[in-house]
Amino acid sequence: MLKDQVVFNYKDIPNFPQSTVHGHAGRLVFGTLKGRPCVCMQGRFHLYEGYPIQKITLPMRIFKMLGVETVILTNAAGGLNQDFKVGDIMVIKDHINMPGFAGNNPLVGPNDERFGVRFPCMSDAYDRELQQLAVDIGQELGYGDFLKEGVYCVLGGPSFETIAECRILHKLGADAVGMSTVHEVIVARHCGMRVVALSLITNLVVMDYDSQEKANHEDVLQASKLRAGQLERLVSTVVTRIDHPNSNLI
Ligand SMILES: O=P(O)(O)O[C@H]1O[C@H](CO)[C@@H](O)[C@H]1O
Ligand SMILES: Nc1nc2[nH]cnc2c(=O)[nH]1
Repeated sequence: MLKDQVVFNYKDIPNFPQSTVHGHAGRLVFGTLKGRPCVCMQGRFHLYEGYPIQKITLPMRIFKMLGVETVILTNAAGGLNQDFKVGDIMVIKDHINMPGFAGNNPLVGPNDERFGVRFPCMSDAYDRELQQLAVDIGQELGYGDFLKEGVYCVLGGPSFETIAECRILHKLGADAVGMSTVHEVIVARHCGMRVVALSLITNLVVMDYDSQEKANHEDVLQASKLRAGQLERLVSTVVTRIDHPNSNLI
């Protein structure tokens, strides 16, 4: 929990997108965590809400201009990896930008040189030191049994995946699937912010035609609540152990 909070509702910030997803509060919270300045988004934006991809990622550029140096992203995701269980926390080591395969990338259009280069590298999208820090802290906190590492694949949503789609994503090397995060990571990396990202596995995707399981948002919200406290502890401990003096975004 941040100290000395100053809260802005998204609706009061000019040109800021509005959260439309059930369970996303739509507030920007500034404050300090053990003396470290932070800004938290309570609710992020998704392609399926109908926003242009540049609008979804606008907050990243605002944070860059505010002096943020490190971005910590969390999401809810469906588990593709057969070793994953509901409630696992996956430290993201890489991503597959599926909308990007079809040209839907937040950096499409004229490049704004004030933020970064035309063709940014993404093989170092997820900061290796911060990944290790998250894993080490997870172990220290006793999360070893449910702490995993893996590749996150983003799709546009809002429909959940078919069985055939899940099978393909699994074959492609994705460990978890969701509808967020990757666009923000691309824009954050373009402008030189460091990124660490965590997926909470809220459901296991259906890969078997005999299964009676059906993905649904209520289960996602329910499973998120179960680990909310532990995830918050992991994130806040990472923030307090990042070794630079400037701000952090959660
Ligand atoms: O917004 P995040 O945490 O990624 O949540 C995931 O869960 C929602 C679907 O239940 C989608 O928004 C999907 O992206
Ligand atoms: N695309 C997708 N997003 C999710 N978010 C939480 N679970 C899932 C899932 O199974 N698929």
